[in-house]
Amino acid sequence: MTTFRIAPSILSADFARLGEEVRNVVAAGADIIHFDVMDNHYVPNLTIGPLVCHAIRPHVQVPIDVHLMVKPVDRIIPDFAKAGANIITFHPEASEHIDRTLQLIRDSGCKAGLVFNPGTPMHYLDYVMDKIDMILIMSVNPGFGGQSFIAEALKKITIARRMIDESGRDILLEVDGGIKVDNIRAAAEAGADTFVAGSAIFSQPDYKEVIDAMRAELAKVGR
Ligand SMILES: O=C(CO)[C@@H](O)[C@H](O)COP(=O)(O)O
Ligand SMILES: [Fe+2]
Repeated sequence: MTTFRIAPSILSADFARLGEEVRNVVAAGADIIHFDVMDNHYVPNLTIGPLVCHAIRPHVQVPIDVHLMVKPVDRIIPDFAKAGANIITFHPEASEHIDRTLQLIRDSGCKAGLVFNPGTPMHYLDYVMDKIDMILIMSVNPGFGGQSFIAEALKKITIARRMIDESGRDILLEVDGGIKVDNIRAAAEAGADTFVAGSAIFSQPDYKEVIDAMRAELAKVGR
């Protein structure tokens, strides 16, 4: 059976109480902390960087999954590795040299992944599968939390699942954007195993209730 992982995006957490928020969401059952980095250049929003990653690191034992929405990509990678990131993903169109960026992430001791926007073709994966630890399919356009799930992303998840299975490698397939209790099962049936959810979790008073409800949906998945 597939191991499913829930990765709350702290973009929707209360930044004034971030340490407490990450502790609470892990206590509620989160498997991974999803950390959205936006630069007001690659995407039209500005969020958090390595200093904040370093600040939350002692508060949680689970992996920190850094989603870089920045351009250029390379110069910030060592800083995130030093700050305690475990997984670093980036958007291929934001890197001049995708293979080099993947290698840089791995050389810094982190797992590496590529992120695909709703309009980004999947062929960027063709010659780098051997350096990929995660594929992240965006089901919204990047830049903001709280947007609606774009159903077309399900097709891409299916394609990515096929590519992973054919590679025979251990690669996580994450979906990010608009994931809720009522659509997480469809994403899982399409092939995703790791689910980012920001507003669905942090907008509710009881994080455990939402995560439990998501797991109950995932338990119905037949793979
Ligand atoms: O990377 C992004 C947005 O660019 C995401 O990680 C969002 O933060 C997810 O938030 P919800 O769509 O779940 O509210
Ligand atoms: Fe994200």
